Amino acid sequence: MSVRDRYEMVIGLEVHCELKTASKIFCSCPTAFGAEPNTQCCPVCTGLPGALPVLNRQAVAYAVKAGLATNCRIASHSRQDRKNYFYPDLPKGYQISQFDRPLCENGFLEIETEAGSKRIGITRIHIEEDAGKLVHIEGQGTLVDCNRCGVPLIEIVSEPDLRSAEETKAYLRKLRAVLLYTGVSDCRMNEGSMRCDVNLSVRRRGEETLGTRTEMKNLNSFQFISRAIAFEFARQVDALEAGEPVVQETRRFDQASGRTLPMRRKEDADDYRYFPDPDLPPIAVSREELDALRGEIPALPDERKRRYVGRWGLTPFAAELLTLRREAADYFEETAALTRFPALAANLIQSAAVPLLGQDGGSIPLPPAHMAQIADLLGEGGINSGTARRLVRELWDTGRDPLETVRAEGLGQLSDREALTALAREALVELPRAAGDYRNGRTAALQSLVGRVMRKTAGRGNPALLQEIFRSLLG
Ligand SMILES: Nc1ncnc2c1ncn2[C@@H]1O[C@H](COP(=O)(O)OP(=O)(O)OP(=O)(O)O)[C@@H](O)[C@H]1O
Ligand SMILES: [Mg+2]
Ligand SMILES: [Mg+2]
Repeated sequence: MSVRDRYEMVIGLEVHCELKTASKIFCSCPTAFGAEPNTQCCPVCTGLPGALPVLNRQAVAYAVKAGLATNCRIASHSRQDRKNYFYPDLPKGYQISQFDRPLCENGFLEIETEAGSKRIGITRIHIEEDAGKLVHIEGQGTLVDCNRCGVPLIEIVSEPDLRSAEETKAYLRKLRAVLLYTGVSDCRMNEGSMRCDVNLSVRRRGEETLGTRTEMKNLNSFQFISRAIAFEFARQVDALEAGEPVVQETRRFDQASGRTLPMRRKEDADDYRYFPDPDLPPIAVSREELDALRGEIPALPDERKRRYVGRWGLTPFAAELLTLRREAADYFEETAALTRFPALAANLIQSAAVPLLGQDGGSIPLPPAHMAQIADLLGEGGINSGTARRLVRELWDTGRDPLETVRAEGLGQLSDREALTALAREALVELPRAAGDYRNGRTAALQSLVGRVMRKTAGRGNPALLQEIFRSLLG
């Protein structure tokens, strides 16, 4: 056991999501992404003296929906506060946010990893305005683009309940799915409409009290999140082991070196001199309004997940993956009604179809009836799983019939024991090292032997039968 294994990491996330309103939170400027710099701003969002904010009610409605979808309690009265700090992308000198009376509190999300399911607490969700953007131009200096000033955001703050990069990513995927289902945000990490700050501390395993956290700001891809967490965990453990304290501070992740570097000592809430914004009344949400918004929330991933496990025998993990994308889940439901092997169909959709959709999703062009046929062929042993995935890829948007394709192209699974045994004997002669390895107890060597016969059969061999044949030949 290495020194680092004696520590555990503790992670809490702050996630900022832009709400999908057409106009900004306190003025009527548009929120469209990618416009010419400084063409979507006015005296209100750039904070000119005398300009007065008026709250966009749609932002509240979206934030309430986000709160309901994450099991939060919604405050009937909440307040908007000024968070004062100086930064060149914040022309007002303060950000309108919510401090001690946020709109939503005390929620949770259920995540699913291969280790099982776990509840992650959501401390609060509050609304606030976004800041502008600084554009650094090599050799010329820094320019300010105010188009983003005043775009409505929710900040979703989790409890420090996460214990690994795996859990962190599962939580972010789940949060993104829930917000997409609910239709309140695009959640595009690459366009900055979903941004994640990772707070991380370490402590010796078994200890109760939390260590000192550092905050890594604006990690905008899953890959950076994993790398930043791994680096920061090791850095903090090494510091403690060397007898140095961890300092509470904001750090940034440097992609090139894979390191986290200090940005600034963490301000305390005191430093922001929060106080209620005198230009804005408290936000009231009536019971009727709450009920109406609740009625607009569709069946969420967890509800579907439970159905898939109960009705179609999927594992919770497989069901979780499928329900993360609404189009994939809808597609699965149509397919499941047409096949005798829904669990196989689920696996095919997840492993072969979803990756072909890419980042932004969209719908699967292969008709559900064809997906169902492929799953049936696979379940009955007519084709093997490699062929099944290949059919999904090759028939994708062609409209061709799977059964006929298998017949016409001779893709049927080879399950003739005698023929396969002959090929297996050849493989043993060709790969004496693998055969020796297997006999010496390295069972993984079986894979390369099976793989060799697969190549001989153009991918059509029956892998389970081949394993059995090799086992008996190598007895
Ligand atoms: N010891 C700790 N280790 C890891 N995470 C922690 C620890 N203490 C708090 N956290 C997490 O840090 C986050 C704190 O976010 P919060 O928005 O409340 O405050 P902040 O970061 O001080 O404020 P700001 O919004 O100005 O960045 C939460 O997600 C919380 O779970
Ligand atoms: Mg925060
Ligand atoms: Mg923070």
